[in-house]
Amino acid sequence: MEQIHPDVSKVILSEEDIKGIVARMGAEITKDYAGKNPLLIAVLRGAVVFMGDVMRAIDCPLGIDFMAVSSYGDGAVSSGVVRIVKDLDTKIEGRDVLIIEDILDSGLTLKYLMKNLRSRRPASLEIAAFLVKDVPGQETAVTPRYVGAHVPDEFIVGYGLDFAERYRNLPYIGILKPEVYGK
Ligand SMILES: O=P(O)(O)OC[C@H]1O[C@H](OP(=O)(O)OP(=O)(O)O)[C@H](O)[C@@H]1O
Ligand SMILES: Nc1nc2[nH]cnc2c(=O)[nH]1
Ligand SMILES: [Mg+2]
Repeated sequence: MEQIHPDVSKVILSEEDIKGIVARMGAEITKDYAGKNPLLIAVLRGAVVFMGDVMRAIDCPLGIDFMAVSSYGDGAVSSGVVRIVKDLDTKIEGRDVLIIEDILDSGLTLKYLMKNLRSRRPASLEIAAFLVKDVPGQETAVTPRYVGAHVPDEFIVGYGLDFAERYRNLPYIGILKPEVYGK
């Protein structure tokens, strides 16, 4: 039985749930990229845990690279400004690129990345988002090809997702108690 962190009000996805979701996504990606050699681009830092799992669930030749963009800093609200903190080491022109992201919330991060990466002329460009947050009244700016699960409009932590750099190492997906981030 998992020990729940005292700052977490509810576990939404257990380790077992996550394993099942990642296996399903890996199988979908494997099927779609058969005969290709996609480049998976993980968005640091939140997506590292999902990247580590999903790349091992994909059964075809692939490459990996990383980009760091940040819009949240240490807070729970997006600044609205996306910055590239670290760019790719790989040329993506002509490659089948799959962006690996932990969560789509306002969609600002992925909208920025799609535009930025598209301008480098990849052969294809898709998104695998482990989580998509359902925000009432908000239209999603981008549509991920692969989605792990939908989560409610709460602050989510664990499985790579932080608040002020904490909780990334929780093995499950949980809701952070609002009093912790000062809502
Ligand atoms: O859809 P959005 O509203 O743009 O939010 C999603 C992004 O926010 C988080 O990253 P953050 O910028 O906090 O950095 P991190 O990955 O290093 O935690 C998360 O990992 C996504 O990348
Ligand atoms: N940790 C975390 N980062 C986010 N970035 C955008 N939304 C979220 C969220 O719910 N949790
Ligand atoms: Mg991130």
